[in-house]
Amino acid sequence: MSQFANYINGEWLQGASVNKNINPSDLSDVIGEYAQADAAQADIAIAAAHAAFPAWSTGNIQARSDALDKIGSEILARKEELGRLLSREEGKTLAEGIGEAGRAGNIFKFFAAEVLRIQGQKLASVRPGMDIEITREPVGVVGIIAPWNFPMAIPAWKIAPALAYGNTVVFKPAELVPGSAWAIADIISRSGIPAGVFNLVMGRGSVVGQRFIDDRRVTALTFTGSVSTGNRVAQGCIARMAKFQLEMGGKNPLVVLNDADLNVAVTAAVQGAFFSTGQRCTASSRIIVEKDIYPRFIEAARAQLAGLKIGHALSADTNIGPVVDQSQLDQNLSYIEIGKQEGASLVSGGERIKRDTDGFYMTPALFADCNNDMRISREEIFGPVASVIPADNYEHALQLANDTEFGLSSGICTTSLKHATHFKRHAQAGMVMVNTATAGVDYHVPFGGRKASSYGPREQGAYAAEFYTTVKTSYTAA
Ligand SMILES: NC(=O)C1=CN([C@@H]2O[C@H](COP(=O)(O)OP(=O)(O)OC[C@H]3O[C@@H](n4cnc5c(N)ncnc54)[C@H](OP(=O)(O)O)[C@@H]3O)[C@@H](O)[C@H]2O)C=CC1
Ligand SMILES: O=C(O)CCC(=O)C(=O)O
Repeated sequence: MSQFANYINGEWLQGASVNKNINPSDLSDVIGEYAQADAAQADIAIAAAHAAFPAWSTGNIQARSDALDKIGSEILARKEELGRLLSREEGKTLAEGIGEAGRAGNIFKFFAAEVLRIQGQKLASVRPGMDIEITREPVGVVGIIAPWNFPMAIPAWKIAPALAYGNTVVFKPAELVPGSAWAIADIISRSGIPAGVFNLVMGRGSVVGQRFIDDRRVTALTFTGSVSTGNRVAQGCIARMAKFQLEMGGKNPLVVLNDADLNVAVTAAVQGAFFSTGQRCTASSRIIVEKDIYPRFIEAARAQLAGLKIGHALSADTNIGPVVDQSQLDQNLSYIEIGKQEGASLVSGGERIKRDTDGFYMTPALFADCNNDMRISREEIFGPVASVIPADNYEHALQLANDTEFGLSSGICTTSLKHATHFKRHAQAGMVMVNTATAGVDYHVPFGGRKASSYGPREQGAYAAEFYTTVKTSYTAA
């Protein structure tokens, strides 16, 4: 059995215990045993990041840029192998896993270039003989708490900007996906980044994550995951006035108008709702369909779903892999029962199925005749389950789309420029999609939402500077 250690202060350290990493497509396949830090080891990592900060934050930006570029190049060169590991431990298909590994590589390369573009401003003063400079400085030690559903892209879009802007990092991946995190740490350990600047601290959220929340040396905390853990992070950070950023749930609407291209709409809905096994905060879990196209939409969606192959994530012909673990599967299946009890019509799927290997397989579930008040239309399920909600007209569809506590991504399928333009302006979401799925984003532009989906500055792209730097205004009297 391969054993994988934590990377702390430039050394590989065994943990207090180990965590078995199991393949959700085949429960007999143990990927490896990964170190689990206790609170004392988390403290050592925080101390190392704290000690490394002064030199790293004031160090040569060419060296910083070169290191990030080297990390990105290695990830890209090895994206097939890394994508395979990702799919093996998380369960998304091999094509999705390789795509995500490539995205992670590109993110490091993007921020390698951003290092050289850190900007300030020089302004005239209202007082004679005074100079004003506005500069950005790194925040300090950044604590990263990442989820399991994007095991490489999300850590990359937090680690790369943190390092690029001169911060040091303590990184806690989700327990379900330590393999991808370890592979990234291994690559970072060979990049020339000094000891202590980046630390991998695998371990339990309630132990390691909680240390990051509570320790005053962790000056900023970036989190992606559930709303309940996000609340805990927020309260802990507020209590000691630490900077924080949260990316949490979604209940993303995809509006389909009567004038939509049916094929475009059904493909956007099926891919957005069910690809990556629906385990995306951007998934199209509410499909709001105008009434004239409604019957044709349901039939075409049912036909497209019937053609999808559910199976082992690493099989070449699989369209949808397994659910990530038993508790997520139980949660999904319990929502199938809730939907039936609420009076929704199960058009397709929603069943636990068996395959050649023992994994967490279920068929993607499409509920029709839903309304927006049902629990299946309001609560984030985080699995391959979607509600179709009929709408009277565009205005009604927009009102339904915005009637949610979340506001991450929102989409519309239409051939009307007027409605597309109106929707882009009035959708209450951080990201709006026209004639494409609500999920699937570029790596160089802002990512994030409104309402209960997100808190704090946007992630990704040049906008990441808002979280990973702090602004200083300097006055110099002549
Ligand atoms: N919007 C999104 O991108 C995501 C949303 N979710 C939602 O969350 C639900 C549950 O998924 P889950 O993975 O358990 O999400 P969590 O919010 O529990 O986990 C996200 C991260 O937070 C860590 N964590 C857990 N408890 C604490 C704590 N007390 N203090 C600090 N960190 C903590 C986890 O560590 P550990 O893994 O060790 O528990 C993990 O690294 C899903 O069903 C889904 O609805 C989940 C993942 C992503
Ligand atoms: O849709 C995407 O490409 C990103 C989604 C995501 O980051 C998430 O589900 O957490």
